[in-house]
Amino acid sequence: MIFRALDLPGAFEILPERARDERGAFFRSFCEAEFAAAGVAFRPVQMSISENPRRHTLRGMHWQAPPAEERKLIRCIRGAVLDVALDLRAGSATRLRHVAVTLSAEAGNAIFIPAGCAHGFLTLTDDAALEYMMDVPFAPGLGRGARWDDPAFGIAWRAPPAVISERDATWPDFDG
Ligand SMILES: Cc1cn([C@H]2C[C@H](O)[C@@H](COP(=O)(O)OP(=O)(O)O[C@H]3O[C@H](C)C(=O)[C@H](O)[C@H]3O)O2)c(=O)[nH]c1=O
Repeated sequence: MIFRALDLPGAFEILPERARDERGAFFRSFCEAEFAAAGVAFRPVQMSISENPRRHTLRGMHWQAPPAEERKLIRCIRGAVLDVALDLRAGSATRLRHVAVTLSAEAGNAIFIPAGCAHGFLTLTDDAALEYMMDVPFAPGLGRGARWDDPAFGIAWRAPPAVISERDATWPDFDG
């Protein structure tokens, strides 16, 4: 696993190290010890899959409020997405800054998002699927959100959403 620091402290793109032979390839998709060696304490307790049949489906921007703030390792297992992490950490020098990484099943790359950041993605292909690993379980009552096109963030999505939930389309302007 190759950790590439992103322009948000504690956020990383993680690139695979494929072992290739005549059968194909094998690569490690998570390793607690390799994360620790990269300075990231991460012990997942829940995994989820997000399935998105249509291109330009947008989900986000979401986070869980304290005490359920989670760290996430997110990997695209089908198709490709533009994945966005947004810094909402109180006192952070990069607060309201976002980073965007194209994740694809073909590249085998992933993004690690630290606690206190919002997450969202726009699918770039039909039939895009993401696998999430989180270190805090889903806490329905502590889910929070902000709007994908909120002027407070200036996220360049490459395209407007063709598919988005009513909830995600109507989050109020961010007042944090
Ligand atoms: C997140 C989650 C949802 N659910 C249930 C709740 C609903 O009945 C259904 C869909 O939930 P929701 O509309 O919140 O799903 P997304 O809009 O994809 O939410 C996720 O999308 C953004 C981009 C994220 O980063 C988060 O992982 C998460 O907020 O799955 C669960 O049972 N467990 C879960 O962990």
